[in-house]
Amino acid sequence: MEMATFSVSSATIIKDSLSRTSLLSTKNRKPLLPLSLCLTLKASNSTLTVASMSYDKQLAAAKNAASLAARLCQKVQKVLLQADVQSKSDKSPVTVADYGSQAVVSVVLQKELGSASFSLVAEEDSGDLRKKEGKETLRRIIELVNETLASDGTYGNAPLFEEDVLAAIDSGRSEGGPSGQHWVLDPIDGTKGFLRGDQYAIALGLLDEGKVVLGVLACPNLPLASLASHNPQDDQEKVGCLFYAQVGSGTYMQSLDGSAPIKVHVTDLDNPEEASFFESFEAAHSLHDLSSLIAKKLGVRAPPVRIDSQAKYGALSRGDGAIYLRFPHKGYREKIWDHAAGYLVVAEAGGVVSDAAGNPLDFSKGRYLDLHEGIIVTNQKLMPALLKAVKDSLNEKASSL
Ligand SMILES: Nc1ncnc2c1ncn2[C@@H]1O[C@H](COP(=O)(O)OS(=O)(=O)O)[C@@H](OP(=O)(O)O)[C@H]1O
Ligand SMILES: [Mg+2]
Ligand SMILES: [Mg+2]
Ligand SMILES: [Mg+2]
Repeated sequence: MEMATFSVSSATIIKDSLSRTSLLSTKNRKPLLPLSLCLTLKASNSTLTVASMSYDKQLAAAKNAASLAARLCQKVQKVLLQADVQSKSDKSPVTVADYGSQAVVSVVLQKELGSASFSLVAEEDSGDLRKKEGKETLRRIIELVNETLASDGTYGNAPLFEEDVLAAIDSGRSEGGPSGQHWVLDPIDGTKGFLRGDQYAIALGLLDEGKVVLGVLACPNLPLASLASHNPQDDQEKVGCLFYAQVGSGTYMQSLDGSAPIKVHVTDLDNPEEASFFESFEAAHSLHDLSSLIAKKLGVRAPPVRIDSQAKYGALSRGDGAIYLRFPHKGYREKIWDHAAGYLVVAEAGGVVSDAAGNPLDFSKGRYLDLHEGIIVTNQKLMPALLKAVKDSLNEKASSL
């Protein structure tokens, strides 16, 4: 890990509404860094020197890994969408893409950063692929992974064999936790969207001492222009976004084919009546009735925008919508790979992500998030009103049972 030092003439330590401490430049009130990531604070000659972690090298590797995995997924989705109806009901393409994407990310990260202390918390494992029925799927995955790595020119000199690919997939069995560094990966988030030809994301985050410090979201089908001006009829529309954020450095978006990055921000809207909100496409993943009640209490006029996957976090980080509501059915436990990357992409763009009670998300507890009820996301200005609407709606729902 590298260290970056920077100096400011005057700084204040602040605590925000979610009890996060940050170092704030007194001169322009710009947040400099979460305090947990400042290593030394030295004051001399009225200048404060701050040494902080820099994750530039990990970020470059993560962007490469997610972009290459996206290339693999796009290839599979293209074939899938051209297939006839009968073979579309066969779920194996998504399986091949899920495993293939996980293998590519694991291989690229280890080639770039070394494998000595590599730890990955990821959705898939090779259990089914090691069974006799998994052999044909495994053969297709190995082929696809090798083709994808070779297409980059950097990684493809020596082809990977069966055991290499299985090991790469299984490197994702880490339990994560509060100490050390752990990569967090959803190789395809929004598998249902992937099958429909809609939105999905390759979501890669990095935890350091239990905090998310990097977030990369590759969204191959997300339009580069705002969803607010999206025209589904326009087949010339440019799609394929890569969002990335490093803690303390803001959020950027570039096209998956490598345009210059632009800094993005959440909306600065403060009137909920003008806000639009995102929710899961799949009613099985989030209670649409509850979101609609919350939106009504807030006075939101626009209908919900339903899209799959963490593409919702990406879209929100650039102000396409103002609110994301996620209320899974009772008993569902959220996994860290469904939120880690998206969380940082939104937080670094100025947004707030919390559970339904306003508590910050805790990614340090292993593979699952312990949450109160659901996840809500919006900007700083709208959060107080949103929290109230959520509380009132949950009470109303409870008393009607
Ligand atoms: N029952 C239930 N409740 C809540 N959430 C669930 C549920 N089942 C699955 N999942 C997770 O939802 C992930 C897909 O993200 P979204 O819900 O945002 O997208 S979608 O619109 O529903 O496709 C999806 O991620 P992937 O499995 O990576 O696609 C799941 O982790
Ligand atoms: Mg997921
Ligand atoms: Mg997934
Ligand atoms: Mg899944």
